[in-house]
Amino acid sequence: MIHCRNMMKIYKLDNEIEVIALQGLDLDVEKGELMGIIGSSGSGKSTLLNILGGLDRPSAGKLLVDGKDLLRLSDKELVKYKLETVGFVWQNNARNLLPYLTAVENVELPMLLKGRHKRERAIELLEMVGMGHRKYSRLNQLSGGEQQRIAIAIGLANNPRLLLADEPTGSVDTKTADIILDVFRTLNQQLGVTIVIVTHDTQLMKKMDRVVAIRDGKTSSEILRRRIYEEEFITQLDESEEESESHVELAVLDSAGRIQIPKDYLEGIGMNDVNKVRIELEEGQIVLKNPNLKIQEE
Ligand SMILES: Nc1ncnc2c1ncn2[C@@H]1O[C@H](COP(=O)(O)OP(=O)(O)OP(=O)(O)O)[C@@H](O)[C@H]1O
Repeated sequence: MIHCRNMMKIYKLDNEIEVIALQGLDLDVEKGELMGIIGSSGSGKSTLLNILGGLDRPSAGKLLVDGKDLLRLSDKELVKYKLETVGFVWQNNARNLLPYLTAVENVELPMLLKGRHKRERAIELLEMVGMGHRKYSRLNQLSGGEQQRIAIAIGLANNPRLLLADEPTGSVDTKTADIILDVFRTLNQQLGVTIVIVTHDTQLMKKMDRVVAIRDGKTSSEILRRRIYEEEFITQLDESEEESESHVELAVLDSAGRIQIPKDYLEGIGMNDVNKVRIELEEGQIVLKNPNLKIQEE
């Protein structure tokens, strides 16, 4: 569904200063997958989501979504893409919902933009997200979690093939976050829609099969549920200690052979201020060492 290679996004500020928000990002998402994207603040998550949603254009690289080349779409094609291929769920409900309309009218609105108006389908979607009983409620009569579920129904109004959600559990408690994740799971299974969820929430992350971590505008690692990892790779994890872990983290190796080493690993071997490492092949393993270590040993 998504095939992204070496994608760059550079913002130009008024004073001619450039901000590199994405620098050579690689990402693959299969059709029908439900996956997460995590990363600290400023790592480029929203930039990526905006580009996937057709709200912004990449500066360079390759990006195919549902077979469409997002670097080459004309403005007209991009409008069609936004209406038909993707749906969006924002963290901020003011961006998802119109408070003076009822739940069902809110779901009908994107349908009207596409020139179709199907009350039955809108009600069906509200039922799918567990909000059928509140279809005629105005939004100020609903809780944050309920509004978020309606936002999901709105995102699905035009039957998109890809649903993008930016911090959908950002402003709700853990219990409500679980309910919302369950809604995404059900829709993923029932409709087969591909779902990409951006989150800060590490608890939410543990409930997904695959999560991609972004650091400094680049894909840094992939966190796979242990079962998926064992299905995908022949390697057996050998340490019983690791058995207790539900997920396995793999560093992403890009086409130029680059990987990002987690900061805490470097700090753990005293390499806070070092910008070079010794790299050695030892008994079939690639080992990175503190370059100062040898000197200390000698
Ligand atoms: N429209 C813009 N103009 C200029 N710089 C931008 C713009 N949007 C984002 N940036 C910059 O790009 C970088 C990535 O921002 P982005 O919003 O994608 O990060 P994020 O991971 O979503 O952060 P957060 O979790 O805080 O929302 C940041 O340095 C940000 O300041």
